[in-house]
Amino acid sequence: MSGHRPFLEVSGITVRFGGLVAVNNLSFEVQRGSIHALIGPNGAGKSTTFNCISRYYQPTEGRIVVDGEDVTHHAPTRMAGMGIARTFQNLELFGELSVYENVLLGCHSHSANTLGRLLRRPSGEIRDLVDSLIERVGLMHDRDTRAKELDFGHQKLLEIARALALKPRLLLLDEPAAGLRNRDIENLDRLLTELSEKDGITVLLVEHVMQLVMSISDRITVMSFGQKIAEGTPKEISENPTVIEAYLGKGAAHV
Ligand SMILES: Nc1ncnc2c1ncn2[C@@H]1O[C@H](COP(=O)(O)OP(=O)(O)OP(=O)(O)O)[C@@H](O)[C@H]1O
Repeated sequence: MSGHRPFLEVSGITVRFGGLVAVNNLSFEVQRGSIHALIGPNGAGKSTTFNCISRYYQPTEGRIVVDGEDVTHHAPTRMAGMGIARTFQNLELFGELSVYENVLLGCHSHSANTLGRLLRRPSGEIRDLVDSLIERVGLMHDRDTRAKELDFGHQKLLEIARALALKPRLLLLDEPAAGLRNRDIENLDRLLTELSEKDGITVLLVEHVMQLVMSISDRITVMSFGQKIAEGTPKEISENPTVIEAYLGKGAAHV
């Protein structure tokens, strides 16, 4: 039975900021090992939902369950221990540190070492893990380059490598393709598909780049004005009149 249980269950969450209802009674489920995208026009409430799942925001109402465990009131620091890793819309890397050191720091939560010791004397096992992750995201030629010297696309791949250092079961990606060139988007497409299919990692992403969303997602949840307006496969979503109207209506309002 439990094998069929979704890995992530968001049930009726509402988030209010003063008088503004940013997320309104939102429910959706993410199946284990799948790639699930959360899309919608600007201001729809996607990042707010994401921040609730990674526990940076507290929903006013509703429940968030990860692998059967109610995490609605967990502190954000507990999420790493549960195998939940996230990346940020605005990158949070250590610019002065190398690619290698940035990924190494991602190992902190499951290494018994203090940060200082981890940087000075990582075990052979940890060094191998870090190198394998750098290889995985295709950054080996930049292993010793300082993060701030990488171009934006490579910095985003580095953030994913660092998130993978946590050995996550659920990877939350906030706009991973924003600002990337086509070639980088193709690399990201391949990497995320592999993480889901080969490693069984569950991926939830917020993304505006439809080329990526439509190519990699098993399911898509569409939000508009804080509410879920549609859910389905990429094909169903791209043909859904309510979704098309939400996007066009928004575009028209800006013309
Ligand atoms: N900390 C906050 N305090 C007050 N209002 C907020 C806060 N965070 C978000 N909001 C508001 O909540 C609404 C939803 O914002 P949110 O960032 O979740 O949307 P989004 O779908 O992620 O948009 P985008 O695609 O532009 O990132 C917006 O009206 C936003 O201004």
